[in-house]
Amino acid sequence: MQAAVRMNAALSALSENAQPRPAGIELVALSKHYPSGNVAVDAINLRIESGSYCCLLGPSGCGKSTTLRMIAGHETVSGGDILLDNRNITTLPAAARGTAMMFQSFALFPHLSALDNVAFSLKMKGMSKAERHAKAQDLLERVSLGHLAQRKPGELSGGQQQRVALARALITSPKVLLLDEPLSALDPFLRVQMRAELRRWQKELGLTFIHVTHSQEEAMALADLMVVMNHGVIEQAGTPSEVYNRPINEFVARFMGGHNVLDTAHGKVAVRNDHLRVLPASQDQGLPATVTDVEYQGTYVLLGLDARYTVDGVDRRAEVCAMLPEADFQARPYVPGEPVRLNWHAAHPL
Ligand SMILES: Nc1ncnc2c1ncn2[C@@H]1O[C@H](COP(=O)(O)OP(=O)(O)OP(=O)(O)O)[C@@H](O)[C@H]1O
Repeated sequence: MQAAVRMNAALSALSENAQPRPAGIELVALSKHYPSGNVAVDAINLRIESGSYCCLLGPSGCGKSTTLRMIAGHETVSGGDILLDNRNITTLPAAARGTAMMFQSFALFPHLSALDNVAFSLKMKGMSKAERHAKAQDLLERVSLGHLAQRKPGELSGGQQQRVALARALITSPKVLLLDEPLSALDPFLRVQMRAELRRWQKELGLTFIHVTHSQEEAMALADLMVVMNHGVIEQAGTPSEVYNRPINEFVARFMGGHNVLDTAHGKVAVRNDHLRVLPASQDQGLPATVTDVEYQGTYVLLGLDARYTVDGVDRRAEVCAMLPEADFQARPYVPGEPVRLNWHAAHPL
């Protein structure tokens, strides 16, 4: 508790004193083609508000890391522009952009102390030892790690290493912090804890964060702006609730999870798992289906179902999933093999 209070005070001090105003980022027809002919990013347009938390999300190979690396200046651009606060940074060297990168597994030097890790980029810039150590110590104090400055990364917990990585990224006073899968090296429990810290840091510092992840859950928990990518293009960008509740197409509905895509006489619709109603087969309304799987999840029970039905005389089949509150399931349990009917009280057209 005391550490949290210290951290809050430190972060306020950090945002007031050390950090420049956050910057908005704009990508204009940004593309990356590799010589092999591979199009990693295909003319994407995106506006990220100053001081917001943006998550780039998508399946493996969709182009999210390439996009982040182009913003960082670690990858050349094949076409289009990157603007930071309306300044074109497309061809600037990485160090001159006003961005800093925090990597997957933190990429800390194992043989250097936390202090020297944080001070490293200032050493590269030729700053004297006394001056860079003073700055690094100050930043470590501000993330509540001043007392561990002499420890090597191997002597720190995963969460402490993440704070060292944050301090190291912040020492160049960036306007935009770029995070490449920053939580993937942590175990699931710590990941959730550190996710909350990242969000708190971002709000306290008021910086623009752009965070690459392939976890829908992580993006939903963190993002002000969630950007779903696929095959080098942006499928949808919006707040987590916009994207979750109004997926723009079948890809987004399926990728976000928690939805069933069904063919109806009026076209394809997405129905949330918790909006699907399971009725006894004796009901003669709804889609006929068979229970294939019953999974107890604590507060709810997940039913796997095989629905077979006809639309305009054409046979259809869909494997769907229904989420039942535990009490409803206890009141009327279902078993695998049981025939049922399916109905829904809300559907989103695709
Ligand atoms: N140096 C390269 N040369 C050729 N193709 C590349 C190169 N680097 C990446 N690619 C290709 O570009 C596409 C996008 O890659 P990218 O790393 O941006 O995807 P990603 O969405 O971050 O995936 P992951 O989640 O697996 O990291 C992929 O098809 C990848 O194979």
